[in-house]
Amino acid sequence: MQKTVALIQMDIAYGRPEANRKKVEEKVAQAMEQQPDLIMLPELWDTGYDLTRLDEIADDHGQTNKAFLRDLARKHQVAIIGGSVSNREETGTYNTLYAFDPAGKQTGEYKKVHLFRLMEEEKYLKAGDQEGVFPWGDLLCAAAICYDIRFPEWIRKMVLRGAHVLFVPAEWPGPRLSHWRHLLISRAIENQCYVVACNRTGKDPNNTFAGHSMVVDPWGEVIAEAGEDEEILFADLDLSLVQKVRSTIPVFTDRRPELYE
Ligand SMILES: O=C(O)CCC(=O)C(=O)O
Repeated sequence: MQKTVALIQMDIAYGRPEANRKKVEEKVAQAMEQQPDLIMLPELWDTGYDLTRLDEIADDHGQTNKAFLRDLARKHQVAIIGGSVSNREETGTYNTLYAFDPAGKQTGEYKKVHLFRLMEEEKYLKAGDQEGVFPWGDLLCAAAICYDIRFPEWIRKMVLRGAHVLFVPAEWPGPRLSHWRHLLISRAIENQCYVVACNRTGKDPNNTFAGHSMVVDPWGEVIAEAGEDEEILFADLDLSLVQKVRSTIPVFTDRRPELYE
């Protein structure tokens, strides 16, 4: 099975959800010129890291962003991994990914589990505690958000549910670009799955972001990689490769969970 994905690597207007929605609308229309099967956005594409103003600008129960993403999916008949958005609920504000199918039906939701202290996320956001495993047509996928990729045990747990593709929206800063690349390649090799990772680019008052959105195949080859600037990155996934790699080196058969779980 072949699928084409489009990753929208974009700069984000700091704390301006309306401006960002307008930009996403334009970028999605542009991406659709190449008719991908799925479009993906970066982490917190609505507000950026304007965390101190989340009380004002976070989306109440993700309602506005969910309706926006649903309408985009329906209009363009394309699956959407809605990066993540700030989502205010009774228990706190979460960094939440929503996934939609081409009919506009919500297929997935994942709240970032590991909050990143270096950017003071734990002061302003609440951590999720649920796995992010959801369908994409006949396939199962998993989601991890940015810092989550430093926790291989969490990702393995989700891949063991049967995921063949791991989606990673991020706002990964430039100074640790080399960690970003190595961690994504490692997650792909050890889990023998596709890793589709969409980072933002540009700057906010505190950070410069790395770009370098990447698609890594289950053998660990980087099949597409963006530069530092805004770009729509396309990649063709050959999903039969997951099973081929898993049969060649049967890591999932050879695991000894009785020794380490
Ligand atoms: O782990 C890192 O170095 C970056 C993580 C990050 O920026 C985030 O989770 O937002």
